[in-house]
Amino acid sequence: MATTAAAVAATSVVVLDRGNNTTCTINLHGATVVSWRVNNQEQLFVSKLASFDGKKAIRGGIPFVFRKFLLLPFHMWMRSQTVFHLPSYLAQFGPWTFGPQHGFARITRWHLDRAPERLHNGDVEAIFSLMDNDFTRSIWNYQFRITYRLILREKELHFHIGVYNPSKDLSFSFNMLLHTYLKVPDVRRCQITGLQGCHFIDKTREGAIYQEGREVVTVNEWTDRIYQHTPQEHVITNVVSGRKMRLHKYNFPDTVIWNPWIDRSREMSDFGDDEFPNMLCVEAGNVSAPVILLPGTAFEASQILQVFMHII
Ligand SMILES: O=P(O)(O)OC[C@H]1O[C@@H](O)[C@H](O)[C@@H](O)[C@@H]1O
Repeated sequence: MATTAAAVAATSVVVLDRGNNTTCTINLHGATVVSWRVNNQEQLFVSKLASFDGKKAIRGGIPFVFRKFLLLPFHMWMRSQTVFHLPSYLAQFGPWTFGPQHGFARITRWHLDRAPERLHNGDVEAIFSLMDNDFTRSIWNYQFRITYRLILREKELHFHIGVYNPSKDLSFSFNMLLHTYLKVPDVRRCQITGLQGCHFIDKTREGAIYQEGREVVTVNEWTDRIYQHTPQEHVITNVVSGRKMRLHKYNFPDTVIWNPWIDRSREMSDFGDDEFPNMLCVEAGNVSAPVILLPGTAFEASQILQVFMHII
């Protein structure tokens, strides 16, 4: 790979190129994956109105959501608990500053630790990191280090995340989410497997909790659900070119399904009014409960996206 860390410092974009028109582009702003092409076919949705000003979060691709502890308003969080008790992390960590929606990681410039490098099997790897700095500490006053390793394979994209707490005495808690925007020809024709029997918090119904009865979930209206304790795998049908996408996850117990539909689309300045049929967010994460990291310990999670090359 020709890209060097010095060359990247001058730009904001890192490209992993596996050949055969299979590429992955990461914008250092938020380490946002802004494109994943398999045999020249784009798999991710990015809004035509997305902002690339280096300030706002990029609307689309795969933003990295970290530290949005209160994704759930408190009343929703309470309902999501089977037994109510004051969470120990509230008592232990005291007050915090409410930060930007969905946390600071997606609006901070990440560092490129390892420029794209071809592995012996032809796959291409790059490693990014984010450490606490003046900006992050102004929102959340903890030391941390996040490592984000991406591997581009022939028909797969692998994400490996490590979060480390270097402090000698302070624990911290966080939420994390890979906010994946899949590009789809018509969201109404997509089916999502792996959710049957799971409880979900319905953010379109003030956080009411329901249990999913359907074997496959379809999206035909404004949808904003946090499915809890989901299995490691989901298959999404009718993505680009009528193919299937497999999402495999490890240490991400929740799956968020989101589509803003018509009215909510109009409320977003960086999302076209007519774009909602062409995207579906299937987001693996730790959302309904925070991860608590003790001093000197690390947390790991991963995700694999895989395109099935046969049409259903
Ligand atoms: O506008 P944002 O911050 O990118 O969030 C988009 C959506 O992201 C989803 O993950 C949330 O469940 C939704 O509630 C939210 O509206």
